[in-house]
Amino acid sequence: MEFTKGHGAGNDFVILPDPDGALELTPGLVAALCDRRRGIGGDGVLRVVRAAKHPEGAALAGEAEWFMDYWNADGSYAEMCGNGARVFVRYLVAAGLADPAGETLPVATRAGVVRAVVQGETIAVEMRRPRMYDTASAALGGLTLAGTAVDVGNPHLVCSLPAGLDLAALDLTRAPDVDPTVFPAGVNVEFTTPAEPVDGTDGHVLMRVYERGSAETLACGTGACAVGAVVLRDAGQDTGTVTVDVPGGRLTVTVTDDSCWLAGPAVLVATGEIAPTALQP
Ligand SMILES: N[C@@H](CCC[C@H](N)C(=O)O)C(=O)O
Repeated sequence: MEFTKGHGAGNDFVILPDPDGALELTPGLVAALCDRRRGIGGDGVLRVVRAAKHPEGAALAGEAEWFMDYWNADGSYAEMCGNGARVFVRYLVAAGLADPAGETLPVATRAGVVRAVVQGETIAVEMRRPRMYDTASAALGGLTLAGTAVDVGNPHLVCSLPAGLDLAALDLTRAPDVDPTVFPAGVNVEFTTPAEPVDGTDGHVLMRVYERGSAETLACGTGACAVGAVVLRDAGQDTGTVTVDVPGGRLTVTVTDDSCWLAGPAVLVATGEIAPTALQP
């Protein structure tokens, strides 16, 4: 089985080319591939399949040639992955499966069609506008933090830390506790604090994230979009640009009247062959 390994700001993926949808991808195989000791290692898997050849992509096949079949490291799948979409497009272009010269490159996902623009080392992807729909809290390490529930195609809870709490000191080795009635399908939880030293722009924050299905990751693109929307709301703005620094690098989020752009690095680092029989469940 061929694979490519790539990442977007340290959010890393095992990419599986499967144009005709012939691969039997199971939760066990995904988890084994993402195992950092016994497999390739990754926060998730991106299967590259023609939209027409995938049951969930077929309805979008007229609008996009390729479907991003995204799976979390634990073998669950998610509706959307912002960094995954950017890395997916990097792969399509590198493999000669898509032309970056076009105005925007459509990609089908479980959350609908997103559109990407390749700008050298940066790939920007246009997703739906984040929708803030509730308030909730996250409990971890004896702390209870208030947050905003945000839908970016997948679910997020954005908790802005009260003054005096150190983002770096949060224990994200286990999942924060959240109210399952607010998040029946689980949730990605983002923690933010203003960037220091204050650099003169309001829209600049630091973020850490505990991802549903993948644990703490170095970056989460949809999470950055959720954070961007909350930062703008708190500044009394509907639209604008927010810089989100994550442990793996920098993401830029631009919220417009009807969409949200996520921009940042997208890198392919290796290509190889896996012997699936050698992967341990
Ligand atoms: N890292 C991703 C989000 C991946 C999906 C997430 N873990 C979920 O289950 O919703 C991103 O860059 O958006």
